[in-house]
Amino acid sequence: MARRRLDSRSGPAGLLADAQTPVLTEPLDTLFEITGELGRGKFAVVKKCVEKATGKVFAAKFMRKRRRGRDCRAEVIHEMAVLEVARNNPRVINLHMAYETEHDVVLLLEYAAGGEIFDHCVSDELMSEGQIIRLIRQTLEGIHLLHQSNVVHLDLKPQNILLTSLNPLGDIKIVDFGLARRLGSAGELREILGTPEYVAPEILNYEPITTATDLWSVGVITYMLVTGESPFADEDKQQTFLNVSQVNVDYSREAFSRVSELAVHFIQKLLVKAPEDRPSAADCLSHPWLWQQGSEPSPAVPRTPRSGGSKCSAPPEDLEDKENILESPHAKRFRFEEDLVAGREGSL
Ligand SMILES: Nc1ncnc2c1ncn2[C@@H]1O[C@H](COP(=O)(O)OP(=O)(O)OP(=O)(O)O)[C@@H](O)[C@H]1O
Repeated sequence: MARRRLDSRSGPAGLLADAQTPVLTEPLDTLFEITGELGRGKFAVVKKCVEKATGKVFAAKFMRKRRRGRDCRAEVIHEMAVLEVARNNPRVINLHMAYETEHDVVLLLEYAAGGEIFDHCVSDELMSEGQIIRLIRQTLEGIHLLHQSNVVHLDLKPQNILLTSLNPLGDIKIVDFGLARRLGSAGELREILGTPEYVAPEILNYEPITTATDLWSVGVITYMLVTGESPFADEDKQQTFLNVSQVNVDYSREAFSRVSELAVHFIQKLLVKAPEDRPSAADCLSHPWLWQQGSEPSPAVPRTPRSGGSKCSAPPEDLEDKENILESPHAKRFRFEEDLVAGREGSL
């Protein structure tokens, strides 16, 4: 079996240059049968495939090695390397192996059978608040672990949060690490651009990118799941960018009629122009909206058990989960309770 390791020595700031996953060069179709297309992006097609020997289903991401006439192997290697960094993160899709063909590198990924949470943002029947809470909590857990490894995703949107199953509604898996970057390795990051309606104000303003950029995206995703609307999308790109830079958001009662006041408060904390004023992922996990009675419990993410009190009114088993995830030395507790009192005195 032919194996090689992909590495590249150069690349823009924040790109990882060395992936450990062996890359097989024999034809993919000797071992796998391609059974259909799952999705496509600008430079990749994702296909469903079945391992002939085991019947196991995978998602094969075919990534072009040349894009716009340029050799882009460094970007492909980077995406593999980020998935390797996140290997123990249960909220990130798992990379099993890789193949190289004449034109593509093919990533054999864990298959997320439940599709994109985007489908639930545009459906006539939106998810219940309890279901949304569970999925946002899992998304934050995943982001928190990524941020602890100094990785920022930078392209979080409902199309990149998948579900392990649809019926019953499974757990989330974060995909598409093409724009992800490692912070602090090579100076400041500034100039990465994502999709207009999901882009954060600091990206539009060429200001430094930090972990807070991903938290903006969590605000957008939550808004979309709750209301079925994209908060900044408008008739054209210019108007969309203007809405983002002015943080022009509709918080009307009609838009939020089906959810609690706490949901609005949670989103308002995240859709804040100054990145330094946004709570971190760990802070967000303390927000009372995510622990209110009636929300669905998440299956536990493996963490070391720890006892201790908490400011939040969560069920005991969930409390333990949350306490452990807050162990990060960088976790700056956001005082949501005080803030909520102030919020209730004003109008949401
Ligand atoms: N592991 C997976 N299981 C099931 N479906 C998947 C999986 N990975 C990706 N998909 C589907 O394929 C789509 C495209 O995948 P992905 O976002 O990784 O490609 P991309 O080319 O990097 O996209 P973009 O150009 O938008 O950045 C996803 O939105 C999803 O619908």
